[in-house]
Amino acid sequence: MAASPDWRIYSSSQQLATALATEVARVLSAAIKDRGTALLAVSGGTTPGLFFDALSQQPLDWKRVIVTLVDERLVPESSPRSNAALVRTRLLRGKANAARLVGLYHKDANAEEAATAASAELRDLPMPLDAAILGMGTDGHTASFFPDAGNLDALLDPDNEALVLPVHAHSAGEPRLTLSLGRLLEARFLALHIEGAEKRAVLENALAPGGYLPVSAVFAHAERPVPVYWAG
Ligand SMILES: O=C(O)[C@H](O)[C@@H](O)[C@H](O)[C@H](O)COP(=O)(O)O
Repeated sequence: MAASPDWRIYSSSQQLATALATEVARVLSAAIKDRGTALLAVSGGTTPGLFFDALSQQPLDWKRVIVTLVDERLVPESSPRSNAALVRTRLLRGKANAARLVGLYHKDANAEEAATAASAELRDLPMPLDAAILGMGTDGHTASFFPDAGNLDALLDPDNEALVLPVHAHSAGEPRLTLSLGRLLEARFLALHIEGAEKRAVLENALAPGGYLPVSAVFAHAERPVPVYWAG
């Protein structure tokens, strides 16, 4: 059954960051209460910085929070393109420093080997995810589901049992690692965070009848409305 987007519109990036951080903290706090631990997956790129700043200030029992990545570039944390490094510097600060980061990158491993190793590590975590926050590129990719990925069919197959998949796409720059669509859809709270008129138009086109981009698959297969946090 297709889920509709549930637009949450803010007049500034800061207001959006505060609202999204408040909602994610509420979800994580409920998870800690219910099962003693909370599992959050976040995206990288340029959009989530303010959200990370706001979330890091939320009063949570951070030592019970495990943070992982929706996707990662095949680069070490010393690279400015590392999503793990972004999470360490912007999210795991102050009290949030007590959270545990389980990244996807593995030194000296190619994308396939790293995906296998990361899948094994994630299998030991208390899946499903409590919260997953997706981003989106102007080409309609979300997570690392790039339109020109060689394995796009596998990436967009909601029944694929994999946890982490390797991605090779010319447009992505370096090889990538991504959580599978199925694991993202299982998240108790799944949201898309996009900003700017261009991304809004891309998403509206992707969700219009006949429109099809990788991000469309999230809405096509989600069983609940997916909140779209947007600021212009
Ligand atoms: O590592 C990444 O690049 C991501 O996790 C990716 O899916 C991101 O969300 C989009 O590419 C949007 O990126 P921007 O926020 O930089 O536009």
